[in-house]
Amino acid sequence: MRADPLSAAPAGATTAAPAPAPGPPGPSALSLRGATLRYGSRAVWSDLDLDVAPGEFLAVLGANGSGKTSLLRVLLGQQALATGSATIAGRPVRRGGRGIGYVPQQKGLDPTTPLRARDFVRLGIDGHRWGPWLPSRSATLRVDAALAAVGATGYARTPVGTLSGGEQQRLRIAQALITDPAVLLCDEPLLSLDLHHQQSVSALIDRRRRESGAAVLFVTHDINPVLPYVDRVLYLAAGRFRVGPPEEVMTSAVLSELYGSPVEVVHSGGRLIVVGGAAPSEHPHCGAHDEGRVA
Ligand SMILES: Nc1ncnc2c1ncn2[C@@H]1O[C@H](COP(=O)(O)OP(=O)(O)OP(=O)(O)O)[C@@H](O)[C@H]1O
Repeated sequence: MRADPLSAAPAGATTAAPAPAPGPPGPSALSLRGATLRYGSRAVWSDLDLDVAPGEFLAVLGANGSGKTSLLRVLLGQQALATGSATIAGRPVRRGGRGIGYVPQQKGLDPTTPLRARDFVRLGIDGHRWGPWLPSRSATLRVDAALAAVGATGYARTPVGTLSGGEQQRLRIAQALITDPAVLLCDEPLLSLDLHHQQSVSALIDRRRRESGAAVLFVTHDINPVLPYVDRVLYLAAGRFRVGPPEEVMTSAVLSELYGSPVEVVHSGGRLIVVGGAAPSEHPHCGAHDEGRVA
């Protein structure tokens, strides 16, 4: 983000990860160095330095249009940086790189999609290969386990396009997790899920990152369902950013400074509610403040 006092503070927060979930200290699972993203002449964010450790859970928060999805696209090798570098496990990102699980922002699947739920999940194993799948007992078992983990066994043979948004979303999560990725990129993965499945999917992602050491980048407008699991927050606003533990970043003072306008972070019943804060310039399509947003 812009080189300003906010983007530099708290000291060391953008370069040194705090104690992550269990896992040996070592090289970062992913890194950004001096990263600037532009669309045309507009810098969405600039000079971002970020290291995410294996097993760390990083929540990515910010108003609409602040560049959260674009950050994931950079890490997927789908969007070039204007300056700086992005690496996964020490190697420059590239499109189609292995070792990354991705839960995209939800779009309904076409009702005529000719895939059963279990076929859709299996695409996570060999969807990148051309030609028919070879019969594989181990792949079948992995698909069964992935379906069970997200509570989707009951509709394993149902055509995906006929499933509800929440049922499809659970399949996307199963597909992303099936290869035990080293980095898991999730773009608002809890959208459309009921409370029970928000909790079970969040707990599943937390368990997997602890067991396998996967680094998790979790884009969300609502930090509350994952608050118990989050190690650090990357908060994007008005082209600037702040990185640190939730208790350091999610405060009225920090977010007011970041947005450049009054923001109140209310603690209510163990939840965080952010009131105000989205500058009109961040909402090119609606120009409204984001009152009552949970973050
Ligand atoms: N390919 C593109 N070309 C030009 N502008 C783009 C492109 N993709 C995204 N943008 C713009 O960049 C900004 C950041 O978009 P992005 O989707 O990353 O935001 P976001 O934080 O994920 O938003 P939301 O919370 O609404 O999902 C937006 O203003 C968007 O219109």
